[in-house]
Amino acid sequence: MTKQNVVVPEAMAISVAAVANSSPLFTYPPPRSGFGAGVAGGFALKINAWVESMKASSPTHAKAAAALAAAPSVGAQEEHATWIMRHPSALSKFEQIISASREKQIVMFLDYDGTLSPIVDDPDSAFMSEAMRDAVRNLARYFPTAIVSGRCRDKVYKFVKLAELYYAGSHGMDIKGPARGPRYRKAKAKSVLFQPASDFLPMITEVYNVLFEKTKSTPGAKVENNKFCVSVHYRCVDEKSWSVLAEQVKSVLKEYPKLRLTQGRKVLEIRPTIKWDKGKALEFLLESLGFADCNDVLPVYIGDDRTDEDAFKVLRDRGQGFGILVSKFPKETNASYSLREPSEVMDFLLRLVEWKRLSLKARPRVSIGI
Ligand SMILES: O=P(O)(O)OC[C@H]1O[C@H](O[C@H]2O[C@H](CO)[C@@H](O)[C@H](O)[C@H]2O)[C@H](O)[C@@H](O)[C@@H]1O
Repeated sequence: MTKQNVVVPEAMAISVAAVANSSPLFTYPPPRSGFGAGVAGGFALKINAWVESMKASSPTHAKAAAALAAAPSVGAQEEHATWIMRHPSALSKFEQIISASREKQIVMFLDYDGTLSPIVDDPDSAFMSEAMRDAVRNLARYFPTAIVSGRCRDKVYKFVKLAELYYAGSHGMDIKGPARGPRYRKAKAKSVLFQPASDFLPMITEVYNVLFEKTKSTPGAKVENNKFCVSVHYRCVDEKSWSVLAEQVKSVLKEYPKLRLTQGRKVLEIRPTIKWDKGKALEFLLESLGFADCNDVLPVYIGDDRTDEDAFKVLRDRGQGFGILVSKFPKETNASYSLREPSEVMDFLLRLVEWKRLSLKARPRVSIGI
């Protein structure tokens, strides 16, 4: 990366400060479950606590989820009904969302795994359907659209294959504007390449190699190099071996105090201790698109994971736009709305496109504002 091709909104550059040892181990929803400790405290946590958190990390948690889906108890039904009242379906509240967008430019932010593609055992086989790709392609014709993923940017691009989108890989630590496609209003973002954790690249490569070797002895464990972060997957690891895997990861991480650990769906995520996440990436992209201090923008972020909560929280704190959580099960979230699964995400995107088409037809001379 040369200095010349980096375009960084000033405010953002200032806020990328190193915050070694200040970030929580598991950031979501831990206040309740007791993980409030900083990363140093996090590494000191007992392996049992790691394993408990690993168990709680995915709503797909096998048997319990299946049993709940098949025959939910009265308590579970009530809990679900209360949750849905607080986070109604974005499909059933579509009109409400649309009316909030009046006179505003909708900007779309989409997580990848579990949002555009279904969760599968093999991370290398998490393909999105052609129908979903068409929906996203059409969406980007009308609204600036960004993919915000924990995966490395090149890899998520290989799955999505749409050059007209913005991509924020490695949990937002690798942002690039579209290679081609519509020129959006004030779109200096087109030329953006922003990598706030580039100093960490050698360390992340080293940690990937060490973790790869170390976890080889745990059947089913998979280590994924996401360029500015590393994922240790345990979806295919027998639950009895989770504590062994946690020990292995912990023993490596204690040698790297400048890295921290967060958690996703059956995955431990190792990343630099810079104050940067999907929420910061969302703000960066809004700024790059020229919407920094505007009231005429409605950001909509759709995601399924703990790491997406950073973006939901930014929207909630700004009082602008909406977060939409993809989940079949009640979860503590800063999102306003919910969708149950990727197929519903696709329905929502299709409705947005259809609504925009019809409104442009009805007002042919009104600019679509992009
Ligand atoms: O931010 P995302 O785009 O949601 O990426 C988060 C992680 O997604 C991937 O792992 C998840 O999906 C896999 C495929 O369905 C699944 O096997 C795994 O259990 C999930 O955690 C990806 O492989 C990770 O690198 C991302 O960090």
